[in-house]
Amino acid sequence: MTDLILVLNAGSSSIKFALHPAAGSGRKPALTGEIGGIGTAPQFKARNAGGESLDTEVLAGADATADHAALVARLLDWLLAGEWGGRISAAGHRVVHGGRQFDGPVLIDAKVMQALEQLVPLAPLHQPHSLAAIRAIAERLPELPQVACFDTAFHRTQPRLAQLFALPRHLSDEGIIRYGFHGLSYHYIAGVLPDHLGKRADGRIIVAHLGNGASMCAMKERRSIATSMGFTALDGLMMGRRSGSIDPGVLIHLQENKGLDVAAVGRLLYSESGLYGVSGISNDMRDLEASADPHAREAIDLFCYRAALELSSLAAALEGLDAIVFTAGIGEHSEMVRRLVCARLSWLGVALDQTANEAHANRISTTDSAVDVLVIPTDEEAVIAEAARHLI
Ligand SMILES: Nc1ncnc2c1ncn2[C@@H]1O[C@H](COP(=O)(O)OP(=O)(O)O)[C@@H](O)[C@H]1O
Ligand SMILES: CC(=O)OP(=O)(O)O
Ligand SMILES: [Mg+2]
Repeated sequence: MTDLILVLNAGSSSIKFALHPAAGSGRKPALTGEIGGIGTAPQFKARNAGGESLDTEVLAGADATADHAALVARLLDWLLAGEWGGRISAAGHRVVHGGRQFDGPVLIDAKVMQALEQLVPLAPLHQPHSLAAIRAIAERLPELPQVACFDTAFHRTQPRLAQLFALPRHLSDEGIIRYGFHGLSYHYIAGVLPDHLGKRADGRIIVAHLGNGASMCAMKERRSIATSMGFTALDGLMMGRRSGSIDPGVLIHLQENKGLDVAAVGRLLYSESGLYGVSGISNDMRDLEASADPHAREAIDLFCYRAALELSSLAAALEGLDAIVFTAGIGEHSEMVRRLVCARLSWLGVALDQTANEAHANRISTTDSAVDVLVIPTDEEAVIAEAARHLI
């Protein structure tokens, strides 16, 4: 019987999962799937090694409103009851915040868990879900080795200036710096870039990870040199329910003059803003694209405008631009968002091939575009599985 690594990736609107062979990197996962649309219309999907659908279910009743922890418990029931042609011998998790302490994957023990708990306030939409999943597995399979892989780790190589806020020095010294997130996704893209760009892969690349959470990463020699998210996953781009960068004076005003306390400001920035707040309809790009409501269109336009601005700022950090990569839920699937973002980037030499874009082709720029524009599906689960293989 082969040994399998159970991979869990708790995102803000999804739980992605996979069973990867524990030996032989590069081999296909025995199972992949996700519970998507958490908070709107949750749907469970699972596919076998051949990519064929095993199960697709719209979650109804109590499951429709269940939180991440309840959905992880349900997923574990399903996974442990199934026959996957192997035995689960380890688990690997995406953990969003590793702080300053963790710059690479670690085997989880009580001390690591304690350190990760302390980072919960810095990633309230993510860290609790990952830790709940780790605990749920430890309860059912106490002997199973578990590995944590961090979204922040990929960015730890950034130059000091890219990490600093213009705050008093003692605050930077105690760790109030820009960490950056979506690092497992950027790590995956950095790994496959040579397959798409050859030698140009080591040039000046901006990867746009546009999902429910959204960020961008500027890479040189396939290492992170700047990113749009900061101390928390609130900074930078407009997102599903998060505001992204905002004048900090607004937060002072809301507390001083509008009676909002800290918890209310937190809810506003993490859950009530972004596509959801501007449209008043949904955080899901699919719903907004399908809607005729002008507020939906304004939310999409603002999302794309802000993405183009952030991308341009990262191009300045790179001092030029050779390629853009779109990835994650929106980046991989929304022809409209890619079109609207790229339309604002012609001054950088970006020319989109509209037919290729509509076909979701791998290369969506014209042959004479000065900047290559690619669509590459990300695979955070593969990065986690590889890290777990190395550690165990
Ligand atoms: N076909 C599609 N067209 C437009 N947007 C899509 C499509 N499929 C998925 N999305 C968007 O992708 C988002 C989820 O992206 P994903 O990367 O899975 O999110 P996360 O990991 O942050 O939970 C959804 O909220 C939805 O807006
Ligand atoms: C860090 C973050 O925002 O993650 P996600 O996109 O999965 O919500
Ligand atoms: Mg995600």
